[in-house]
Amino acid sequence: MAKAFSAPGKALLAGGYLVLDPKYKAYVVALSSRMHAVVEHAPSNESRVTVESSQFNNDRWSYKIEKNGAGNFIPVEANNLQNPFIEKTILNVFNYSQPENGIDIKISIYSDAGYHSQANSVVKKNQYNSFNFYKETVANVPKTGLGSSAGLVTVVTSALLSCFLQNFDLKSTETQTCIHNLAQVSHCQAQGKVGSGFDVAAATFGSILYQRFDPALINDLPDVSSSAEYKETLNKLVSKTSWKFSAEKINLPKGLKVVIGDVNNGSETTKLVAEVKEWRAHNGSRAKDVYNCIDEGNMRFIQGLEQLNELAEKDPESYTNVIKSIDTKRTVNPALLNIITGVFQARGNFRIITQESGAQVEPMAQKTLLDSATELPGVLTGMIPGAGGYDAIALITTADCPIHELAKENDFLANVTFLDLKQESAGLQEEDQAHYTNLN
Ligand SMILES: Nc1ncnc2c1ncn2[C@@H]1O[C@H](COP(=O)(O)OP(=O)(O)O)[C@@H](O)[C@H]1O
Ligand SMILES: C[C@@](O)(CCOP(=O)(O)OP(=O)(O)O)CC(=O)O
Repeated sequence: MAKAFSAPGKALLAGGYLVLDPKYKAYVVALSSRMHAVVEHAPSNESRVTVESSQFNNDRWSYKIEKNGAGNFIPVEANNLQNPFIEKTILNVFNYSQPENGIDIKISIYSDAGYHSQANSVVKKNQYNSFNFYKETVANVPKTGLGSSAGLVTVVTSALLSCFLQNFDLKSTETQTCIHNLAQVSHCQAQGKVGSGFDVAAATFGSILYQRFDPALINDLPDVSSSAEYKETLNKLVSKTSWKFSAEKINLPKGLKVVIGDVNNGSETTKLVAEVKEWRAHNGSRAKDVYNCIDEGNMRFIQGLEQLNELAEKDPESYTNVIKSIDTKRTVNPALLNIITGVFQARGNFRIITQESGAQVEPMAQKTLLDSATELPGVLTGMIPGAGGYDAIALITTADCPIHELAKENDFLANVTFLDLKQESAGLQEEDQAHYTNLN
């Protein structure tokens, strides 16, 4: 019987760069663009995993699972096609599960529209889902930055584990932790670096306040190509080690929404991160002060959001008026002021980093764009999400702020494409496998 899973995309609204250090918290919203995997399996003489992503010119990767000299499971693609995210996910789930018998697994991937530019695509849909189909392989379609690879690794990890684990139960903390830990390992190996992991955490747990795990957990794994210890160490790491990360559930306050505006697809996160790290390493105490000022701003922003959530609960009538006051641009509500001034403080300090490090985290063009956008009625605040750069802006607006209309009326928004997304609290979830058939 086939099973299906989906996981959300993300935007990091507060905590970019700081989240690489376990001492700082990040505010991560999960978004309604989801990655999906439908899986079925059957016994077989030898083990194979075929992954199909039909939306992208019928992309298909077919792996035979072999054992190497060290006794570890290694997926080998039949036509030498590369998809490191899929390959590392298969490698780790097999070495974790260590199946004794052969198994033939077939996975179909579907991704919602928000992850990629929709140019040059056609929509195919059924009663439940609607997906964009392209004439290009996935790596050639421009991305919007919602974390397609993290979503992919998380749903494929779930799909594969569901074939092996007797007590697989997405609702149990044990299963969720197992999926999260394995997905972090695979995602880092595929990227060739240990990032903060906020994207995989959001794909698994949904909207969260996130503090990272110690990167040594993953860096210290032995080499799968030569070490007979790999399987054992991976098992201990995934199921018997406390990762000491934190992923506390959060929700944007009622009556507010997050709006992601795609500006450009040019900035390279890896390069920006390297430049900021270099600046931090050479500017000891100054960098510490700047980071702490950003953190102070972030914490005020988060506190403001919490205060709004509390007011919504305690006094819904006053709350409605507070949300309405966003339209006037003259609010004096302390929660709203915490949000506005907190973001302002973080942004100002990111511009210091931009100036001193040369990393274009909040470049002048983005500053001007955000300054103008946050003046619009119904817009509470705005920031450069994630690593920043020229890629995108994020705005927090009232739920009924007509952002598409405002974009038509204001020339400074001419180059911004607002994505049709909303904040979502749910992380990884099981879906009905029948919802992916008869797309046309
Ligand atoms: N729908 C999909 N089907 C198959 N592979 C995908 C899909 N979406 C993303 N990927 C994989 O993830 C890669 C993009 O990952 P990455 O560069 O980290 O971008 P992102 O920031 O969106 O995660 C693609 O080149 C491909 O290997
Ligand atoms: C700088 C960072 O803290 C945030 C980067 O966030 P993005 O959302 O820009 O990430 P990508 O999906 O990899 O492009 C690095 C990190 O946390 O790993």
